[in-house]
Amino acid sequence: MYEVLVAESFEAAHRLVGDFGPATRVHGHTYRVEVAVRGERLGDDGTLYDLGKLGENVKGLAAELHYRNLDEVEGLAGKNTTAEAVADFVWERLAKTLAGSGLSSLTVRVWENPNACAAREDRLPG
Ligand SMILES: Nc1nc2c(c(=O)[nH]1)N=C([C@H](O)[C@H](O)COP(=O)(O)OP(=O)(O)OP(=O)(O)O)CN2
Ligand SMILES: [Zn+2]
Repeated sequence: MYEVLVAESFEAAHRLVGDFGPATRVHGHTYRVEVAVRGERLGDDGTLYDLGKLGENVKGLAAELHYRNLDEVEGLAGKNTTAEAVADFVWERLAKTLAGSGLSSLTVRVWENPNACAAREDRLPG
């Protein structure tokens, strides 16, 4: 099994609903998004997937979220904007881009700060 991984950061605001103490008030994070794809076979060019192409896709998603209130972003609005929800948002968007690439799985890990993250790891559709 091979893996390639890229990462990007963005700044965003949000508030949580529930038993989250001060985090129920609007506050911000410097989010770091790590994206890893995995697969069994390398292409003829010796790569699993072009790091540059994956990096551009992740950079584009980070730019969409940069300096936004996540609670107002289409696709997140109406949800509790946990790191898990942000990981889902990024996962679903990238899975569409990666469909048919031959990759077997995609992991999106979202760090809210250097010590805490949530991740979604799932197989990519055929
Ligand atoms: N499973 C999850 N738990 C929590 C999430 C989350 O996304 N998934 N998010 C939060 C809040 O966003 C919160 O801002 C982070 O809170 P916490 O880690 O407790 O506090 P910080 O490290 O940001 O700041 P402190 O100064 O250390 O309180 C909570 N839980
Ligand atoms: Zn928060």
